[in-house]
Amino acid sequence: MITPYIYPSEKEVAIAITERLIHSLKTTERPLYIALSGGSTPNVLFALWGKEYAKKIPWQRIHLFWVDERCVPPSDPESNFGNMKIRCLDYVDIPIENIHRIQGENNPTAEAERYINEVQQIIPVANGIPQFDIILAGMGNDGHTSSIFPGQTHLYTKKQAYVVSFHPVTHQVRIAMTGPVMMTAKELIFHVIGTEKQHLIHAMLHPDPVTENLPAIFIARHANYTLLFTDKE
Ligand SMILES: O=C1O[C@H](COP(=O)(O)O)[C@@H](O)[C@H](O)[C@H]1O
Repeated sequence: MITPYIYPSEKEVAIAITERLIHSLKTTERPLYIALSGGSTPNVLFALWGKEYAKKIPWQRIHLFWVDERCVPPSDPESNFGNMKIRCLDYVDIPIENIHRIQGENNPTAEAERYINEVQQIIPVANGIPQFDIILAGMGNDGHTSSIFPGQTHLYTKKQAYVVSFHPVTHQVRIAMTGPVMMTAKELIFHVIGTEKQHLIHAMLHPDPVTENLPAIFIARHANYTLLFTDKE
């Protein structure tokens, strides 16, 4: 089952996700392990964290990881890490050792291996799979999530926690968290905004044979605990 949380505006969606995160931090004294997505949707959220919530979030108790990365350096406008950094990390007091980025500038195969090891050393496991406290996931206009694109169904069940993947149209090389890790998270929060994605948001809540195998919809519906934060019904 997917629990939807619907708000009137993009900013209110971002505030609601942030308040939920702060509430989760209050329920425990240990650090929270959070994996972030990229693309354009979370930019409002990251800017909120870097401005209004810079001092309200206990950053020293958060370890940040990434769901996926484009294989470019952090200075590239395509970099998921770089986009988060310029909106948030440059303004908040987070220990450097709590930032676990995918190094998109490195050799993709070697970097996927290195990142798997980093994740395995820090993230607790459940049934042999790394279990993040919160994964913030996005959904592209084509129904992709992480960098798992339509048709890449083998990544729904791939044993490796991260793989090298490719954008099917641009052929951009990516590093992507695979389906089992996404589905094992304690909370898999889909953050999806906008009129263009309205039919996919509807499909996530009411799947049909045409959409049920799209990556975001399949993973959302087969995950341990999925929440959908959106501005559309
Ligand atoms: O390429 C990516 O796309 C998805 C969705 O991005 P958006 O621009 O439609 O918000 C994102 O979740 C993923 O992290 C990113 O690499």
